[in-house]
Amino acid sequence: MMAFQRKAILITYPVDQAIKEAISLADAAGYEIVDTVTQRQITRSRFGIGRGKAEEVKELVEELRPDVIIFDEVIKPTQMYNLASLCKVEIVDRERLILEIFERRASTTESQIQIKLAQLRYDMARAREKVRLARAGEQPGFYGLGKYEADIYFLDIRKRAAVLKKKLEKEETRRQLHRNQRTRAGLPTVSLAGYTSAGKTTLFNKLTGEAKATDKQIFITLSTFTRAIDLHGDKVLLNDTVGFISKLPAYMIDAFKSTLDELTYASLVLLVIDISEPIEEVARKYDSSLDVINEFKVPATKIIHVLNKVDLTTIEDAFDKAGQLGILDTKRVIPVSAKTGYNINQLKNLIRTVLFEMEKGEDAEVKEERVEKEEQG
Ligand SMILES: Nc1nc2c(ncn2[C@@H]2O[C@H](COP(=O)(O)OP(=O)(O)OP(=O)(O)O)[C@@H](O)[C@H]2O)c(=O)[nH]1
Ligand SMILES: [Mg+2]
Repeated sequence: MMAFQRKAILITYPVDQAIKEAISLADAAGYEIVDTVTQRQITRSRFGIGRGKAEEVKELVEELRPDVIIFDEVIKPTQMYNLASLCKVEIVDRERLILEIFERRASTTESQIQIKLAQLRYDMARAREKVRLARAGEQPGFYGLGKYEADIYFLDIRKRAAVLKKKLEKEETRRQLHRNQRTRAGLPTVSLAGYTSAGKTTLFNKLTGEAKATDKQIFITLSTFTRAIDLHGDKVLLNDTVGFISKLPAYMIDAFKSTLDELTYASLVLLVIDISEPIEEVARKYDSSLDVINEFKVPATKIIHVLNKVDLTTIEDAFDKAGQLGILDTKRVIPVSAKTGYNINQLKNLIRTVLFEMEKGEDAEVKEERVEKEEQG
């Protein structure tokens, strides 16, 4: 997939974390932020932001000619419509943005269907408002919808959702078979997981990029987000995932999980943590990451904690924070810098070691079982 970047002006809260996360989300959806406008509160005004701010945004649009305005919140369709009319440019709100990311990342038929369903739910929520406005005669022809057309539009969305749900059921059965085959193919799968902006893609590029430099043949692109890499002689499949995002609306959770489907058959999960952030942030993100991972029933023994961005802090600080998270007693913790390459080789070794121990563990289990059977028999 070629990175064709669209330009966007970002409207968000004047909080560093909010700005950082919004930029990272925009980036994942393929937008380059050309300017940021902050607003302390999303208001009930005509535009979702104050009149003055809206004028400011309008001027920026005229100057910078972005493709869209990203509104890092959920606003009412009328507000969206008003702001779009004022600035003469399309508005992408936070939910739409997240849906666009999922859409780009959906690699299986199932996740594609899940995402289409979520998109319909997004449209449905807005259709309700559109229909209400059309009925009340408040805004006849709003979004090009007359009174009767609105009913048809609404019905159409429901029909499409029903068709998709049927397709999804079929796909689930089919995939179950497929996954069994995939497990049998025998290559261990290592999945990167973690909060958005933790550095998964940077680490993915580092790990695959180095493999590429040493041997072109072993660098196989399976999809944009899965690659076979060589760990000093052992081949594994490495796959990047969509980052966990805070404030994910309930109706998107299925779509989100379907993009993380790889976690269910991962031999190993690299849980990437941005250890350079304040401990409260680190802890909050770590807890919500674990919640998600637990949903996929990944046992603790299959997790390597990658303390990333250690170049922005010290090794002592990284270990100190890991101690506070209560993960130091496992041996599967390693500070790295995906940016500078610090400890990347050690990480590869650790991946090999853990995979090897697991194999041995499984052999031991099989042996134990056999012994038990022999004793019984
Ligand atoms: N200083 C420093 N910055 C890093 C490191 N790793 C990643 N970054 C930066 O952190 C930001 C986010 O990195 P990504 O690799 O896109 O993060 P991600 O986890 O893939 O994020 P999502 O795809 O949104 O879930 C980028 O600006 C990176 O350059 C690191 O080791 N050190
Ligand atoms: Mg990424």
